[in-house]
Amino acid sequence: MMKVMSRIIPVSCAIILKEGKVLVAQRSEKMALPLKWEFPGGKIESGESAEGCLMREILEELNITIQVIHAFPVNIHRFSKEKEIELIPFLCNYSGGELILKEHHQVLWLDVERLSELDWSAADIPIVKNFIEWFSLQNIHFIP
Ligand SMILES: Nc1nc2c([nH]c(=O)n2[C@H]2C[C@H](O)[C@@H](COP(=O)(O)OP(=O)(O)OP(=O)(O)O)O2)c(=O)[nH]1
Repeated sequence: MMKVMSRIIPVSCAIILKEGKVLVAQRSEKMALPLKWEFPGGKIESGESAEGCLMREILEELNITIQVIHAFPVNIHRFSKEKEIELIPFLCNYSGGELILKEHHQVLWLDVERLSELDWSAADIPIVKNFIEWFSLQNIHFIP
């Protein structure tokens, strides 16, 4: 029997920080995974770096510029037999521009403590968990 092979789709996503809050985005009804929450970003095009893709997508989707700080561990998630993505998260700083929604249903600047309240895309769940852990370690040296 023929085995149907699906190609893993690489997707970059941005965890954008501004004044201690994180930008989270809700996918529109018309997108795949309607109304699920995600970190904004998109599919990496051929010849493009993960970081280059991210800066392009964030400008296209949200009209803002970002500074990519560093990469977090990727998560490979299989949604179905045909669809598997490699989600590559980057910590980013908001750098400039007025936020204008081009694709998403809504966006929020959320406190890190509230990230787990959202209905995330399944592919994001380990990424959200990693980020919360990383964030909680950032201030550890300031504890008396
Ligand atoms: N951008 C982004 N996509 C995510 C996340 N989590 C997750 O499962 N995805 C999925 C949703 C989509 O199936 C895929 C990304 O596709 P997309 O539709 O957002 O990206 P795109 O604009 O480049 O795609 P296209 O519609 O132009 O083909 O990855 C996430 O946190 N951010």
